[in-house]
Amino acid sequence: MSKITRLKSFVNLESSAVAQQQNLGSINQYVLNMRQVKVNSKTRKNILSIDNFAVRPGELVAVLGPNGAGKSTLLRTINMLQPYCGEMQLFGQDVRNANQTLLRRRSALVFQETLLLDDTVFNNVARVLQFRGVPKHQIKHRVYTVLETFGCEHLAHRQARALSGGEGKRVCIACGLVADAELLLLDEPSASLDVAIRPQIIEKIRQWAQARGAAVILVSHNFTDILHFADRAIALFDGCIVQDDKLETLIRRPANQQIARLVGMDNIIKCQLQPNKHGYLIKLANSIEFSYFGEVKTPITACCLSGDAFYIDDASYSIPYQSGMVTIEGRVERIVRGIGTRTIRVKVGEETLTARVPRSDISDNVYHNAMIKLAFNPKDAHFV
Ligand SMILES: Nc1ncnc2c1ncn2[C@@H]1O[C@H](COP(=O)(O)OP(=O)(O)OP(=O)(O)O)[C@@H](O)[C@H]1O
Repeated sequence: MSKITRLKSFVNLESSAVAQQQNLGSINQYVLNMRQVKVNSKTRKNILSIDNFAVRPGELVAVLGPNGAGKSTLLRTINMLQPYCGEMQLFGQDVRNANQTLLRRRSALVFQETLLLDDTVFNNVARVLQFRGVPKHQIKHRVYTVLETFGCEHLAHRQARALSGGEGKRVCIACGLVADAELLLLDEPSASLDVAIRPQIIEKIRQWAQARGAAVILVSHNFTDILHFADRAIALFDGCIVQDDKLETLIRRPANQQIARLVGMDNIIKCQLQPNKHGYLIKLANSIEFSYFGEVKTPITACCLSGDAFYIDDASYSIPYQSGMVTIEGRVERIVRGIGTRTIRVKVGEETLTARVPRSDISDNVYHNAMIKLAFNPKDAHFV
């Protein structure tokens, strides 16, 4: 696909009938609704295989998945740049029967790669508005507003080809957002941005979208971005949505071990369970046993425990009493300093557990090779 063709995904040449189509869209419940959508190539089947995926106006959805899971293909399909079979509605209209140029004008895709025309930064951003028929007198103000928001007004008269990777990325974000699209598709928007500016840019995208009621589908490998950004997340593996949940649920209650690894679950411990009178007896690989009274969807093979589920029983901080707490003894292998927290790796039997605790909860008694006591509430365990 040529650079120009791709750029046309967020700019296009028709200007009439936009208002009419926008009015039609405003009564729709979903900005996107996909059913049984499949993407195949000559050489590969099911690059994407989506049973059901719908997004409401204003929703902020993150897409997680390992390399090659189909995340970019999903965004390209939604942006009508990818042939597919199945049913897809955008703004309540069946994509196959609608004017795709007009539909595409209501969404914007920021590509993983920096795609800018060989012109000044100002002209790159302005062209998005010109192609959408925005009156000339509004263009300058809107271009400078978006450039200023993303910290690149000083680049306005620079040639796009002379920008650094991070500058180029910010200008691409400005190009994607300037037209106030109702659906923003962002493919790794923070890649190549420096660590200091990354959270600000992600937050500004979120504010920009929320102020305009735009829905956003954000693809990112950066978990911090996702935590700051999204309310809902989908996990994509081999082209399929394996979990679609509130972000908090996906992090705390991942549907399987693959997702638990993807979201950085600190402890995924092999386990067996035996039903007993009141619930289950859980036997972890490191010989820890505890009773669990919640529901478990069998079969299960592992117990997930987030690092922040642990308490440290230390001279400076004793474990608050909670009925059924499980206490474990182990040897400290490593202490990693973080801002306000400590990550402590503790060898218990054959397993090493990872606990994340506030810095104030541990004293000098916790040091390399020290024997310490850890505790967790079985309610915080999750089984996959
Ligand atoms: N036209 C095609 N023909 C064959 N395979 C393809 C085609 N397009 C994409 N793929 C394959 O489909 C898979 C999904 O690609 P995609 O770029 O969507 O992954 P991704 O999740 O965005 O990956 P990453 O995180 O690395 O960016 C990859 O294995 C890719 O090689």
